Amino acid sequence: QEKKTVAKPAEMVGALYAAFGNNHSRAVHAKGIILQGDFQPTAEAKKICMAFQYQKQTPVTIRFSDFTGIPNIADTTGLSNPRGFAMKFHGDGGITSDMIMHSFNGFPVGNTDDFVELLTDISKSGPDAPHPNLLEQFFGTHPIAKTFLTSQKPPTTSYATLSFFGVNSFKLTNAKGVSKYVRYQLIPVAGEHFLTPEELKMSGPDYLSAEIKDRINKGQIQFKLYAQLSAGDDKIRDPSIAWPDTRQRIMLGTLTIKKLSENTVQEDKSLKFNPNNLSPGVTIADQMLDDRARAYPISVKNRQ
Ligand code: HEM
Repeated sequence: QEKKTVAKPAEMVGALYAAFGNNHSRAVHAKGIILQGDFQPTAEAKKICMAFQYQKQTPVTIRFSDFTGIPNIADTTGLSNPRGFAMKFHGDGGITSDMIMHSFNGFPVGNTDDFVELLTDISKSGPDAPHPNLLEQFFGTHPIAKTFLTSQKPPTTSYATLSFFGVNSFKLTNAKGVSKYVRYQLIPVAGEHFLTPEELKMSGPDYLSAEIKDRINKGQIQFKLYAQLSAGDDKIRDPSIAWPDTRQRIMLGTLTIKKLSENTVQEDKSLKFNPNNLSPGVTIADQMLDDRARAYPISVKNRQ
C-alpha cells in the first residue's frame, strides 16, 4: 500500500523558496527561454494513445530552463543542472496539454516528502553549518540523492543538444481502451554534446540563451519524443529509479522548434505548465505527479 504524502502543497513551494530564495519567479527552473514550433506524431503514437496531440500535427509552445529558483543563475555553474524542458500542445478549440521534463533520467528521491526534507536540509546546510551538516546526513541515508547531485552531466553546448526525461510515470490509453505505463524521453536529433573544460571557461553566464537564439535564426531544431514502456517489476511510482535502457521505446513523434517566442515579462509570467494539464488518453500514474499538480499553481500565483 502506497504511503500518502504528508507535506502540504504550500510547504513544497515553501521548501523550494527556502532552498533557492523567493525571487518572485518560478520557485524552481526560474531562468528560461520560450520558443514556438509544432509536434508531428507517428502512426505508432496513435495506436497507444488517443490524446489529441497523437492524432495530427499540433502547434506547441516550449520553454527550456536552468535548475533552481535563482532567476539570474549562471548557465555555467553546476547548480544550473538539471536543465528543464516544458511543452504545451495547443489543440483545437483552445484545449492544451502539458509535458514537463528535466535533463536527468531519475530524481534524487522517490517521494514528495523526501524531496521536501532534502530541500529543507539544503537550506540549513550553508557554509557555516558544522559537519556533518544536514545535507551530508541526508546523503548518508539517501545514496540515490547523493548520486543525483554529484553525477550531473557537464554543461551542455546547447539546449538543443541535450536529452530530457519525464521521470514520473503516466498511463497512456488508446481508442480501444488498452492502457500502458510509460515514461517520456526527448532525444535531440543533433545528438548530445557537452562543453569541454576549455569551452566552459570561454562561456558567459547566459551562453545557453544566446546560443539557442543564434541556432534558431539559422534553422529549425528537432527532437524525437519517445514513450519508454514499463515491463517486469519496474517501479511505476518511484521516480528515483530509472527503468532499464533495454526497455522497449515507442517513438511518439517529432518536435520541430521553429522560432523564438516574444519572451516578454508578461509572456513568461502568464505561461504556466502543470503535470495534470492533460488530454483524455493520458493520466497520472504516480503520487508525486498529484503532489506536483497542487504545488505548481501556488508558485504561479505568487509570481504574478
Ligand atoms: C515533488 C516534486 C516536485 C515539486 C514540488 C515541484 C515543484 C515545482 C514548482 C513549484 C514549479 C514552478 C511552477 C511555476 O511557477 O510555473 C516547478 C517548475 C518546474 N518543474 Fe517541478 N517540481 C517537482 C518535480 C519535478 C520533476 C520530477 C521534474 C522533471 C521531470 C520537474 C521539472 C520542472 C520544470 C522543467 C519546471 C519549469 C516549468 C516551466 O518552464 O515553466 N519538477 N516545479
